[in-house]
Parts: sequence; structure tokens; C-alpha cells
Amino acid sequence: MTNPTLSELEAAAGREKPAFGGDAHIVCDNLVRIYKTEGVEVVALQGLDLLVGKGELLAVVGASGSGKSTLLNVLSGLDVPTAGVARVAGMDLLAMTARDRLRYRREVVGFIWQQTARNLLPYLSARENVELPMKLAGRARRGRAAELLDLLGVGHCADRRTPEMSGGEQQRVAIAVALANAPQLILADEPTGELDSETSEQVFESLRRANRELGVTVVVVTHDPLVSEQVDRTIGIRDGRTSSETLRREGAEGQVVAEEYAVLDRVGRLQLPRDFMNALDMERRVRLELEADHIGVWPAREEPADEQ
Ligand SMILES: Nc1ncnc2c1ncn2[C@@H]1O[C@H](COP(=O)(O)OP(=O)(O)OP(=O)(O)O)[C@@H](O)[C@H]1O
Repeated sequence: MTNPTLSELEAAAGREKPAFGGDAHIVCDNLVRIYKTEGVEVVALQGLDLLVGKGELLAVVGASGSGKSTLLNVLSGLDVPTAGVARVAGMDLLAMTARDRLRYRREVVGFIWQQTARNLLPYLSARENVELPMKLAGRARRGRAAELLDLLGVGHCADRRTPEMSGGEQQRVAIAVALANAPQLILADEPTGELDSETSEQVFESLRRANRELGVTVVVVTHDPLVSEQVDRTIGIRDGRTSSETLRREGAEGQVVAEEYAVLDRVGRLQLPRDFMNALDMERRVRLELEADHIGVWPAREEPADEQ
């Protein structure tokens, strides 16, 4: 092999590097959202990184106030972040015109709220609710509403209005409404928050079916850690940052294996789980040691009194 010439090296250096996240369906890179109210600043997202592949079914969990709804509002195009990168299906959510934003919200993304009443118009039947977004986008197709309701297991509710359906049925119809215009991404904010566990399981099954059969990417936000048992990947958010990831896969004997990982950012920062830190009284600094196949983390040594 011959050595490259200077001009070849210059050309290689000048070539554009692929953007962070490549062609991931959702890319959040160092996302920041600061709210200002009466002169007080609240940093709701502080450098959040997230990559989601096309067709994934993902849960985002975290304590109240950790930034989950803020993230969802950004991804749904309802809110604009203060800084960083947010891209969905190749569209830059920070640089969109008002017109592109409207189109994005109508055609690219579907949304499901926690409050069942917020998702549906009570004086319309389930079928009419599903047809409404199609009519608004000028692309109504006969039969599509019934197909979607059937797919999600609520075909029997087509002619019922909201008060004639259970909470779980309403949420499954809401998923059909969100899917009406064939979005690429469905976002759901605590979709099972008002439901008992059996009904939540049915709503999750509908989300899974939409994901599997229609290939739509699904992101569900919840503060219920049990939800992570229903999805392949769970992202934990703490203090406005992604702090952990739980991956679930099938083990050799068909059993489900869940592995929890800490998230390492591009410059090497990671958040230790708070209970680990508390258990070993770790604060302020830790001692690191590089071993052949892992890095050891120890509490800092006690300083002798006369050296302090
Ligand atoms: N419009 C706003 N103005 C000012 N501060 C806000 C606003 N919205 C959210 N915040 C603050 O930002 C932080 C993150 O809020 P966010 O609603 O995203 O958290 P969350 O994880 O969804 O919480 P919950 O589970 O309770 O809904 C909180 O400290 C919250 O008080």
C-alpha cells in the first residue's frame, strides 16, 4: 500500500464528519431547556443525550421533576429547547419555521396525553375522533379509522362516544387518533397514569402492536418503573440528563434478562446511582483504578487530620 499524498490527507481532513447519532430516528445531543419565570431560572434539561433507532419501543422513566415532560414537549414540537441538538426523522427541531413545525406536528409525530379526556372530543364517536385529524390534513381515507380501531382491539367502540367507553378503551382509541395520519413517531406522556394495572397492560399491548405492525417508533414517558418490564429499552432520566439505560433481552433458556447500564457521555462523564454512592459514603471525589477489563471506583481515602 502506498502512503497517502499531502493533498489526499488534506482532502480526507476536509471531508465532513458524520453528525452525532448518524441516521438515528431521534437524536438529542447536549439538549438544554431553561425556563425563566419571574427572574428565576429552572434548568429542566441540562445537557441531555439520547439516541433512538427507527422502530424502537422505548420507555423514559424518572422521578417527578426530572425533565420527562419537558423532553416530550421538545420532541413533539410543542416547545423549543434553549440549546443543543434535537432531530427527529432528520428534521432539526431548533431550526424549524412555524410552517414546518405545524406540518411536523400534523404528519410526523402523534401524541397521547395522560388525561384520557384530553385526547378525545367527547361529542364525537371513536371513529369520528380518528377521522378528524385525517380530515384536517386533507387525507381522509374510507375504512382507515375502522382498521386502526380493530388493530388496537377497540373495533367494538367505533360508534361509542367517550362517556360510553372505559378509561382503557379511551386510551386505546387515543392511540388510534395519534396514528391516524401515519406518523413516524408516537409520544405518550404517562398514558396509563390514570388506569389500574390490568387496564394499563392492555393499553401497553396496543402500543406494542402499533410499534410491531406499523413500524412506528414509540416513546413512552412514565414515573412507573414497572413499565420498563414492557419494553426492550428503558432510559432513566435524573436531574435533566440521561443517567441509566436498562436493556431487556431473551436469555439462552427463554427467560427475560434485564441489564442496567450507566450512561457514559461523549466526554466520559457518567452518573453513579445515588443509592450506590450513599451505600459507600461517596461524595465530592472518588478514586479510580484502571484494571485489565474494568475500572474500579473507591471512596476517597480519609485524609490524616494533620494534613487537612
Ligand atoms: N413552564 C415551566 N416554567 C417553569 N418551570 C418549569 C416549567 N415546566 C417545567 N418546569 C420545571 O422544570 C423541571 C422539569 O419538569 P418536568 O415537568 O419536565 O418534569 P417531569 O419529570 O415530567 O415531572 P412529572 O413526572 O412531575 O410530570 C421541574 O423543576 C419543573 O418545575
